[in-house]
Amino acid sequence: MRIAKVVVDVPASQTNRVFDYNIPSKFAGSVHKGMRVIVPFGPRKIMGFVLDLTDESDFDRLKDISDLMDVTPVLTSELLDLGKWLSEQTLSFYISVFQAMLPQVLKAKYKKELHKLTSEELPYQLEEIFAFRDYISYDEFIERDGHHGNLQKAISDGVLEINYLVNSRETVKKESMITVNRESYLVEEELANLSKQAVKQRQLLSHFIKYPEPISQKTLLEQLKTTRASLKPLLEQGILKETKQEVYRNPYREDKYPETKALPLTNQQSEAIEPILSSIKQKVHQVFLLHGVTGSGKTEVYLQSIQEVINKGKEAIVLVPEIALTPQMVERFKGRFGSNVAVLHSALSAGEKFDEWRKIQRKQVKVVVGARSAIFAPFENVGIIIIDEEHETSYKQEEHPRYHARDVAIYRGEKHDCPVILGSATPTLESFARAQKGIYKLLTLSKRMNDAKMPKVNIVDMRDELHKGNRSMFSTKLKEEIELRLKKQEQIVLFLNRRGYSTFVMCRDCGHVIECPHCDIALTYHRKNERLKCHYCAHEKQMPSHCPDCESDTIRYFGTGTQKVEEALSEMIPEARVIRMDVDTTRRKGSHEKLLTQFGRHEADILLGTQMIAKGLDFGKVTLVGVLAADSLLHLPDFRASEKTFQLLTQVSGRAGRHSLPGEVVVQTYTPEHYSVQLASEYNFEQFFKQEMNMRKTFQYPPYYFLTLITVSHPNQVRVVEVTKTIVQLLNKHLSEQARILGPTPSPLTRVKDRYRYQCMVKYKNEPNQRKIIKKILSFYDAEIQKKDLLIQVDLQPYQLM
Ligand SMILES: Nc1ncnc2c1ncn2[C@@H]1O[C@H](COP(=O)(O)OP(=O)(O)OP(=O)(O)O)[C@@H](O)[C@H]1O
Ligand SMILES: [Zn+2]
Ligand SMILES: [Zn+2]
Repeated sequence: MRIAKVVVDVPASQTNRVFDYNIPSKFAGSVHKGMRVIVPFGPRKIMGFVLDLTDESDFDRLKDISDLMDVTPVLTSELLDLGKWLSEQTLSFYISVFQAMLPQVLKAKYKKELHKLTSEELPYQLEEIFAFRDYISYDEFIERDGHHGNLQKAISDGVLEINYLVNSRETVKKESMITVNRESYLVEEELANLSKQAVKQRQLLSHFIKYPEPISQKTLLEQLKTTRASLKPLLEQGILKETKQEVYRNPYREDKYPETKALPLTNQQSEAIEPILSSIKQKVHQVFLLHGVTGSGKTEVYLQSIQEVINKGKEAIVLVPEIALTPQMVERFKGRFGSNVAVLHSALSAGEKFDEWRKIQRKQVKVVVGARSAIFAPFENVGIIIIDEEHETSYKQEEHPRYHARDVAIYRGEKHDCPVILGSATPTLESFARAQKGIYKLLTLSKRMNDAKMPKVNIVDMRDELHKGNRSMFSTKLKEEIELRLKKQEQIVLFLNRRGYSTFVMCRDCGHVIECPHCDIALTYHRKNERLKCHYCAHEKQMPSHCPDCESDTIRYFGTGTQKVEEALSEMIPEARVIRMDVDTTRRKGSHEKLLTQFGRHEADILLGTQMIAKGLDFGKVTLVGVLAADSLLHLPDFRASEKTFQLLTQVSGRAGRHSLPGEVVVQTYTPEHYSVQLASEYNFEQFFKQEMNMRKTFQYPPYYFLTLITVSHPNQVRVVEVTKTIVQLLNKHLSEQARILGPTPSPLTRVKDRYRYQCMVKYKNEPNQRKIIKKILSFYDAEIQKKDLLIQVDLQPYQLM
């Protein structure tokens, strides 16, 4: 094959296709599908993916491929096909999709350099920056305030040119290895010749006489409690030799996880696993919805299904929501499958992620456990795909390409003729509706392990508390229950939705709320350094002492953040030992793990936290769960608000009474009559499903209707409204009569980072032409979009309606 079909790294409508490049003879036979190459494109050199090889081209005079970035393909041909499909599905550019499938470090970095083309001096202003060098980086030119006009003139005069370089950022970690470089009798001679004072060197040589095999320098120095200085003379004399060896950064060391064996399954578990195993054996694709209450042993069903897949010589992909990818979760997979497991977690460093990914690519592991993007694991013989907590919204990517991992899982499951398991105690309405229709096969685990009871849920009406004169954030009931658990030496989980939920600053005199000057949203108060921060654009400022509006000094922060709860807690029950887990206390790598280990060892009585403690935790001594403000999700401008509240309450309650001790839950709320609060407290998923489905039908939302959300943003408000109006008109004209087009309306977040945001929404049942129409609209605005002023976001499966 002489010609490569390449998708180039220019995300734009006109370049969203393959370009043909000639394979120069020096690369003949080395270019393969799925490899990254460097190609000339206009005046620059850029990265591209080889999609195909051919001998024919409709164009003559093709340019040559400049360089290869890979030795082996980074994308399998299945992933290339998946990418093409996904870019159609999500209306994303090919290049964005392929890049989303790869670890961050494989994204190319571009560098510009200015090269002198003359031996003469450059014009004064330029030579001042060049300082007689032949080339400088473009960044330096900008840093030194270089003038663009001068640059352009020099380029058109032919004395300068811009060169574009493509850099790879991937780094392979190398470790120093020390080896003996002499026959052993010679080493013994050297040892005999060494002076008595050279203690460390004597130890080093004795080590290698006893253990002649290569050893990592780090381990060697640690073992002998010495430093590089004592090693150096031996290296210089050539008695020892230093080599570099590629190693993986290994964030999850196998030896840390005790090995586990398959547990004898309960009757319910056996019934649930049977159809999965037969799908594996018969190699037929089927989607299973595993609806199992919290603590019913879903994970054991996953583990034993995976074992079957491994026995068949195949591979498994397991998706877990980011925040549930806790050390406990990793331990369960590593404990069962040891070094056969790769873990892909966003808390890993870019290098660690790259190494875990390479273990998958090199087929050195059989199982990957990871967050959303692990669905693109480059396995070629997939035998099962599992999505745990399938209701989690983090499976939907909220930037280009806007894909849902569930759709990708099902696509890959079909290609590999293997089962896909969606597991949850609170499945999404979409999935449960499909299971009822028989599109997915429903498997049910209705009982907890050892027949443990679901914890009793007490709903406390916080309005009553206020009337009784209790102004604190703890109801009398919750306070009593906490004290009781402390007395019995049991543990407590306290849950507060969202970090700094509504910790906004308000003037009590005039009601003025301090907002971000660039976004229409209240700033959040951070106590630690007395600062106000915007969570959308990172704008921050000092907490004012007086109201900027009325000068009153009664300006205060409102609402409850985890920090505030922690303070109130230590005032109320000073002897309680509290661990706080939120974004602030878990930012450092490994801190998440450390806090949970401490809690597991009962070094604290209370675990206080946000969303991140709602899932996956399995601690036997936890007998009380307190939900401080159940309403916080209920009032979001989102048609899924009730569903999310139901899910969250069920998940949090599920953390109590999981082993032998019985559990109890206290839910504090201002709307105790709301059906999602009521039904969650009864663990009545079926009734909730019925009721919520009725609502969705009445108000025409998924799963009865499909939604498309188009968000337009621009620094100029007039332009935003204009464009959104035009889009609505075009949609009205080209979509069918049945489609309902709502808008233009301002987005719930109307201004972010000084850009105005408007939206329109399409509700529809069947619009086969919709994608084509939207594509046309997008390419109509392409020029304006390329200038970066106008932004049009299309979400064909919106989860975030803000
Ligand atoms: N067959 C079994 N025999 C004995 N113990 C089991 C068995 N299956 C699971 N368990 C134990 O029961 C507990 C709960 O199981 P697991 O955590 O898998 O439930 P889950 O359904 O995944 O829960 P959640 O959805 O709340 O995370 C765990 O401690 C697990 O080790
Ligand atoms: Zn802001
Ligand atoms: Zn005021």
